[in-house]
Amino acid sequence: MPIVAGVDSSTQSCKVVVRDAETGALLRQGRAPHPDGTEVDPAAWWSALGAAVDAAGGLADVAAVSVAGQQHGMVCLDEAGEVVRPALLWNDTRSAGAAAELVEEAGGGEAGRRFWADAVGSVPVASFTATKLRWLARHEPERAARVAAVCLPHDWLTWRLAGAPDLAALRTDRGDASGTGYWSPGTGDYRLDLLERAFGRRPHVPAVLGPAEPAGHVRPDVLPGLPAGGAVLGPGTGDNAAAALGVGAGPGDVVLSIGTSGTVFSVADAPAADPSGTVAGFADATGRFLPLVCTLNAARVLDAAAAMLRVDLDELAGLALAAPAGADGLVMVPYLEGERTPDRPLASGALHGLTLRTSTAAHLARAAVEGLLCALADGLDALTAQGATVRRVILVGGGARSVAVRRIAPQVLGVPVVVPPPGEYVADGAARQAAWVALGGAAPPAWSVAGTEEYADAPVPAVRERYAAAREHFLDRVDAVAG
Ligand SMILES: Nc1ncnc2c1ncn2[C@@H]1O[C@H](COP(=O)(O)OP(=O)(O)O)[C@@H](O)[C@H]1O
Ligand SMILES: O=C(CO)[C@@H](O)[C@H](O)COP(=O)(O)O
Repeated sequence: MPIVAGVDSSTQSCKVVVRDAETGALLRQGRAPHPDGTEVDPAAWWSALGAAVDAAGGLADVAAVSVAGQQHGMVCLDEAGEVVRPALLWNDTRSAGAAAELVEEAGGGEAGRRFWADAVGSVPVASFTATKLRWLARHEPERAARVAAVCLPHDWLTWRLAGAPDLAALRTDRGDASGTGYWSPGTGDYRLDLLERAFGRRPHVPAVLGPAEPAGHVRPDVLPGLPAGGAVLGPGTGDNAAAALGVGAGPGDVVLSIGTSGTVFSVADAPAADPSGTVAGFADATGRFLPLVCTLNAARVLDAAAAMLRVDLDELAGLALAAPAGADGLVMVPYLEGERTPDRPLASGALHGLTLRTSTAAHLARAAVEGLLCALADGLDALTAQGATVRRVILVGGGARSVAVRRIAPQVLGVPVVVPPPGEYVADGAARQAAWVALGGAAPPAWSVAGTEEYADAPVPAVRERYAAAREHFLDRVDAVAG
């Protein structure tokens, strides 16, 4: 019975799970932290992967490995395969001006946005790789001149696991390619003309693999603990597409992930093209599509609130549940890292409705939880406006470990949420993809998620109504720069 491994190289950490390919049973797991910051030397991901593999007891017995990773990050390589500069991550907003330029150059306003939505499924925002390449070309021309290839975090880790053979060996998948801004989910082809439009020329890009197409073999000597025979490498994918695989999202399922990013997405049979730019029309990891809304501010809003109140995350949840729904009118607009949806990269957060009554730790904790959930509820509305049906909402990500998030979510979203047991669903999705590669077949193996709990409560529309008024009032960051 083959054993497989899945990797989640996400913003805050690297997680590795080892599972039985046929049943999906969890055998071992490990994790290691990533450095903070919105630009990171990919070498740090490589050492974290080594540490996470080690913590998972090594991968010597695995037949296949797939890597899922944070989407969009710009990894630039020179002719020799060396990294040209630290990767700019999905949550680095310095390319906001470049995003605006790309829309303007395509006709500006509604026409410019429609051009991009039709071409690649998404309207450029600072998160997307194409805008980061434009920023690089404008601001660091000497480094830009050295770029021979551009790839994404999961592509780079997969390539390193294969021994970093040469640039021609770089591989990606539909899911992650769809977040670059120069690959079309609709046609399944690169738009190298748009890559050139953004960057000024056409560096090498990874070949895009099908959902269960192997990306090569692990080279056993590149990290301690790898299989001596060289396991098969799966194509990997972006972390949200992997989460969809990990929870087994099907028709009518909306996944709501509260990690560093907040994401709301569903698996669809047809590509999305939202000219407002709210819904990104990504591809998934099974050959279908993944319309998705992403906020920059999710679990870290909880971290920040807990730090302000000098409590831990469990105490924060207790405080939030001690305050009434709506926090007596205290509203947190949680733009702590600027915001992507709505597109407000220079914004800072705000607290509205402070009174003597609401100036308590419990009110602040409640406002933090409600604020991040309101932003995601707006995303859920946008997704349904694009045609998604909502049979159930599946809540995952580190933030789903908060009992306050789980209990307040149905009040804010207006629908019950189902919460799988705490786990690493992105790494699980990658492992399920690896199992698909190892076992073959037309679909991934049918793994089940046991122990899902449902949280239901009466909707409290007043929370969203007050948030909708409050979110229009914020200041730009004092350190805001959009290049
Ligand atoms: N018990 C908890 N309550 C609330 N949040 C939690 C808890 N445990 C972890 N988290 C949150 O999980 C976040 C990390 O989530 P994760 O999904 O692993 O992020 P990413 O995939 O972006 O690296 C942290 O910012 C932390 O706030
Ligand atoms: O940019 C997006 C989605 O478009 C983010 O969802 C990143 O993929 C990072 O994910 P996490 O590390 O927060 O899981």
